[in-house]
This record gives sequence, C-alpha cells and structure tokens, in this order.
Amino acid sequence: MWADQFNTSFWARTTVALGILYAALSHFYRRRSALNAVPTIHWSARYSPAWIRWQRLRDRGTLLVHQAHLRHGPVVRLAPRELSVCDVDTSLKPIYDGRLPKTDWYQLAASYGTARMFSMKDEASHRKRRRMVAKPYSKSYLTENREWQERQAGLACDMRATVEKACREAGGEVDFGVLFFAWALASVSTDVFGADAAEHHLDDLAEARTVKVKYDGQLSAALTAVAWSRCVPRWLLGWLGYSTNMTCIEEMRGRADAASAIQAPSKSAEPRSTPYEHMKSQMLRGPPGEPQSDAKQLSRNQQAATASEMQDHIVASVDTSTIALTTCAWLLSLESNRQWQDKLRHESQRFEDPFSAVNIDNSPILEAIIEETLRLYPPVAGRQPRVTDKTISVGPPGHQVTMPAGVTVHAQAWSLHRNPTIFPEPEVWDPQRWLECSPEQPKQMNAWLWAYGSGSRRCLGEHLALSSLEVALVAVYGGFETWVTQKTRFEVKVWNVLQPVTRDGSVLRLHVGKATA
Ligand code: HEM
Repeated sequence: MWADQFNTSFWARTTVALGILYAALSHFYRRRSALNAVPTIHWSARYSPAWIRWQRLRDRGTLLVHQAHLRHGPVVRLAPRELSVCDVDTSLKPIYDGRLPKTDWYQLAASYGTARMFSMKDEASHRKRRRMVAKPYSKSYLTENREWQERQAGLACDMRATVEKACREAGGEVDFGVLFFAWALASVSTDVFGADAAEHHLDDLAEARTVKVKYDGQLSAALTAVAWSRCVPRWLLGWLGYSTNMTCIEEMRGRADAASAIQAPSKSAEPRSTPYEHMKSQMLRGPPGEPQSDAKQLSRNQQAATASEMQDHIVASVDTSTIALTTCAWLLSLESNRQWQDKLRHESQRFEDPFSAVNIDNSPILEAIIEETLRLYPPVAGRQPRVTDKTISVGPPGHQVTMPAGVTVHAQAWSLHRNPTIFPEPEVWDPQRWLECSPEQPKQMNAWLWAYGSGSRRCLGEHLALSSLEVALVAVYGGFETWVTQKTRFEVKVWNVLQPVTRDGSVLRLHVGKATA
C-alpha cells in the first residue's frame, strides 16, 4: 500500500513538473518568435498545433479559419509555426508566385511508390515533370484539336440522349450527381487515355452508379493506404485491401496500352496524342535539354511514374468537375435562380454546333454562371499549404509579418472568394456580378478568383476542366429545364475539398423536363 501511494504521488508530481517545464520553455521560446504579433485563431495556437489539428480531424478547419479571417483580418496564426493569409497582392504573390515548396501534406497524393507532379516538393523535379506533361492540356492544343472536340461533342450527345430518355421514362427524375460523375469520368478518361480505353457509362445511369461506388471506394482506400504507409508495411496494407493504386484506372491504362501495342511508344509523339502517350514518349526521349536516350521500352520506374501521374490526373479531374457541375445544377434549379436557366438556354440555342468547345468559348452567360459557381463553392475550398525556405514578408500594411524559414503558410479559396470589397454580398450567388461591371472590376475579380490556385503549381487541367464544364452545361440546359423537388435535400459540406451530400442516398436528384422555349 505504501509502495502504491509512493508510486502514484511520484508520477503525479513528475507529470506536473514536466508540464510546467514544457510550458515555461515553450513560453520563453515563443516569446521570441517573429510571429507573436499575429492574431491567433485560438489562445492555444501560440503554444501548440493541437487545436487546429483537432478541428481539421472534425473537418471544421476551412470554416473556422474563414471566421478567424473575418474577425482578425488578412493574416491569422493557426499554430506556433503556421499562418493563414487572405490577400492577393501582398500574400498570394510572394507565396505562390514565389514558388515556395509544398509541404509533406501533399504526400497524400502518392501512388505506385513514387511521387506525382502534384505531390513533388522541390521545384526542379516539379518543373521537369510539368514540362513533360503540360502540352496536351494547353489551351491552344485543345482548341486546335478537332478530333478531341468531336469526341467531346459525341459524349455530349450521349448525355443529352440519356436525359431525354429520363424525361420520357423515369418520371422526369435524374440523379445529376451520378450523371455528372459519368460525364466527368468519360470526358477526362477519353482525353487522358483515348476513346478506346475510356470509361463510358453515360448511356446507362444504373451502371454509372455502380462504377461510382467502386471508384469512390478505391479512392478512399488509396488515400487511407498513403496515410498509413509511414507506419504499416505496404504488403500488409495491400493484403488488407488498401492499395495506393486504383484498379479502375489501371484497367483504363491497360486498355490504352493494348490499343497502342501495334505501334510501340515512339519518341516522336503524334502531334495530337493523348496525355498518356505524350508522357510515355517524353519519358523515352529523356529530360528536356539533355541528350536523347536510346531506350526503346520504358523502365520499371518510368512505368510507375507514368501510371502514378495519370492516376492523379484522372482523380484531380473527376472529383472537382463532378462537384462543380453538381453544385451548378443545384443552384440553377432553385426557384430563385430560374431566370439564369432561361438565359443560359437562350444563349446555348444560338450556337449552330452547340457542342463545339470552340463555339462555346465567348458565351458570357455560361462563363458568368460557371465563374460565380466556382466563386461561391470552389471545389478545392481549403488550404494549399507551402513552407517558407527563406525569410519572407507577407500581409498588407498594418498586418505585415516577416516569417523565418520553416513556417507553413497557406491561403484558401473559400475566404479569398468572400472578400466583400471585391465581391459585394459575397454569400449571394449572382452571375450578374461578372456581366455588369466597370472595366477594372473583372480584372480585380479574376485576380481574387482562386479556384484553380496560382503560380507554378496552378491547376494543369484548367482549360480541359473549363471546356468540359461548358459542354456539359450546354448539353443539359440547351434542351432541358431542371428544378428541385420537395424531396431534394442537397448540401455542400465545406471540407478541404467540398463534398456534396444528400440524405436519400442520391447525390443530387432533380426533376428534368424538355424545355418549351
Ligand atoms: C473544376 C475542375 C478543377 C478544379 C477546381 C481544380 C483545382 C485545382 C487546384 C486548386 C490545384 C492546386 C492545388 C494545390 O496547389 O494545392 C490543382 C492542381 C492540379 N490539377 Fe486541377 N482542378 C480541376 C480540374 C483538373 C483537371 C481536369 C485536371 C486534369 C489533368 C487537373 C489536374 C491537376 C494537376 C495535375 C494539378 C497539380 C499541378 C501542379 O502541381 O503543378 N485538374 N487543381
């Protein structure tokens, strides 16, 4: 008994003493921190990252950081060595245009045991990879590519036929979440791997739903596998069913390889090849600026790098495009926004060739609807973290802070897009703000629209994404009307990447009818 009492009091005293020692040391250390003048999101943020980590585990990080910006201004401290910023000229520019390296957080996007461009930390490897894959995603490459436009037009016709069938047969009810998932998957897989290898389920929504469940399951297993891979061996994760490699994308790649088996990858890629063929040929050719290699086959490492990169492009595209389209359809279907459906239909009907991406360019109503949706509900709503590798200053006058190396710093589209000086009444979805403005305003609004990020890591697929969103919306709203029913319970959860949710198991069930005028 004596021994027990001695042990208990000994451990209790030791714990309290260590606690006091830690608090004293950290207080002394933090007192000297250059970040001390910055307002904190929570009183504990000066001493520990625990509070913000806990909120992120509960998926409340993005909204709480936004509230902190509303309270404290454009620079807020989230943890001893972490800041959030919300200003374009004095913050985004030095951080994102200044090419600060990405943080470890991006390692969540690694597969096949190798990094992808998205997760690469150092600027040199990233630049080399980006040069290798960027060309087929450039605006000029897409607008001059007649074959790609015809494939998009074919997919749009299939989607329209499915909606038409639903009008006749399914009591006019369509799950637009599934429809737009099928669209995004078909559109990007046709682009990345070619028509022969693509996943095309636009004509069968029941099958598309099954594919969606499989795709979502594999994606969440892949993310879990990467998250655990630091402490659990890969073979064990694989055995438990958690693989970083998504088999549904491997199957597409397999079909693309089979289709091109007759012509082995050539060092001179076809001028209009798919991104997959383009990357294989660039890999064979060797890094730009270095002597060309003699290799005829990709090495194992090169194959893994190509597979990993392509998986990332599919994932980066499918989720973001589905979220953008679903949210847009929901907003257009609300009674208060019906006038925008009518305006969009009238604009869409004047095209001779409604699905040509070239034609769709220069349609102000369509562009305003998309921009306003990406503003109010940016699919990538949360932080895009970088780490300082030298001393830099951020923040407008009165909020300026000079950070040493080793500080994590980020902005989030959710907050940038809600600046009332740039976007008056920021919580209102109003496409008109993009149409009726002074000559200076669009420039300013575009500078603050951060849906695709900025700087050297800005979204690679921006032009592909935009054209895919435009063609899909014209395909639906050029010929049909949609409206929400009493049963529609749609909500957008603000996580790091937005998450559209419903309570009835569908993603977004809307009523659809053939447009009369
Ligand atoms: C509406 C659709 C899309 C949105 C909102 C979006 C958004 C973004 C954002 C915000 C980033 C920067 C992330 C960061 O630095 O943390 C990014 C990067 C990226 N996106 Fe997209 N994206 C979309 C569609 C696509 C498509 C269609 C592709 C197809 C290839 C794609 C491929 C990529 C890649 C590869 C990166 C990494 C770029 C780099 O690190 O250099 N995205 N995207």
